[in-house]
Amino acid sequence: MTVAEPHAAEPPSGFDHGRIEKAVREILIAIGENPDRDGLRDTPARVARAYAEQFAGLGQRPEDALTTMFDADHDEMVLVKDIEVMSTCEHHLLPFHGVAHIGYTPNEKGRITGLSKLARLVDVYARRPQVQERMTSQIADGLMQVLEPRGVIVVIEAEHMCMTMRGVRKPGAKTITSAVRGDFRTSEATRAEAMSLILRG
Ligand SMILES: Nc1nc2c(ncn2[C@@H]2O[C@H](COP(=O)(O)OP(=O)(O)OP(=O)(O)O)[C@@H](O)[C@H]2O)c(=O)[nH]1
Ligand SMILES: [Zn+2]
Repeated sequence: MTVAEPHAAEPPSGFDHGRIEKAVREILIAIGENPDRDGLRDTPARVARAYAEQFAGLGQRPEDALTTMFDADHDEMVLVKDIEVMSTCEHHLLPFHGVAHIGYTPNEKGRITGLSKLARLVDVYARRPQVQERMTSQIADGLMQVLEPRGVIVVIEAEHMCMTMRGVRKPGAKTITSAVRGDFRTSEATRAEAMSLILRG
């Protein structure tokens, strides 16, 4: 079993609270608000604290999430479904949210990771300005790099607030992205098995 550093959701290095506060104050003025009124006085600092959480993944690497690995006598698919994903679209800085499904086939040593670590890996990439496609690939590549499994499949289903509360205004539209690596890419049967488990309600 390998145990590395813990994985706190700390702001990334270079994160500048004061600068965010100034910028948010400017935005409030620019929309015609009074940033000094009661309800808004603390808003710039609140937004800076919120961004420190929302973008904490910028300071993290996949190995910060995948801290626990075991060699188990298991070389068949492991799949964790319905991992909640909350991210921020990099085009509008509005949230998108949904679920991730992550599967992998352990390598010949039977190396597996703690189930919660897969959810932590999602957060490493979700807590950044993102597009859903890139996040999906990064999760797959991060898992391949650190766990060295025979293959990985990542499927993400999400709803984007930038399509819901503004712009085209289509609530309920879901974007589904997938990334397959290793045997999920080369073997149609392995991929089909995973997809049938993922699609089963
Ligand atoms: N492929 C992809 N597109 C995204 C994602 N998040 C937001 N978008 C899209 O990014 C695009 C940005 O388009 P632009 O035309 O530059 O911006 P816009 O004028 O605000 O676009 P509308 O949203 O259509 O009003 C929009 O079509 C969004 O729906 C994502 O994760 N992946
Ligand atoms: Zn957007």
